[in-house]
Amino acid sequence: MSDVQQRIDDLVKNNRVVLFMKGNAQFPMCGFSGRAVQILKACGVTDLKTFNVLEDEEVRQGIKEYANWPTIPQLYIGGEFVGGSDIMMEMYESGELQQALGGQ
Ligand SMILES: N[C@@H](CCC(=O)N[C@@H](CS)C(=O)NCC(=O)O)C(=O)O
Ligand code: FES
Repeated sequence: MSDVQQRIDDLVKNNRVVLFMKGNAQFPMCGFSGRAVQILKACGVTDLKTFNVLEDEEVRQGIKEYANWPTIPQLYIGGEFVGGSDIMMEMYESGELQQALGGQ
């Protein structure tokens, strides 16, 4: 595994809920990332770890390879890739996301 893939792997395995996004939870820099944060807030997540890909070009590109998913945001729960903002919204509406988050 390359250095950046290893860094991403450590991050998602050492934090329960990780969102790779543009900006941060307080100041999202893109509507898709903002929507992802809002969905997680609506689920009552209190232990969200965000990573701002705009501050790390290597991770911005590496994360696309890591999950074989071409866009940001990307959500991971318990080390597993969940999806981008569209998938998060679908899973929120069906209740699956709340369930994946442990019924918070
Ligand atoms: N439909 C996508 C929207 C995300 C998206 O299109 N992201 C683009 C624009 S922010 C992206 O990550 N482009 C590659 C890049 O900026 O590196 C989703 O469900 O999350
Ligand atoms: S930064 Fe332009 S669509 Fe996300």
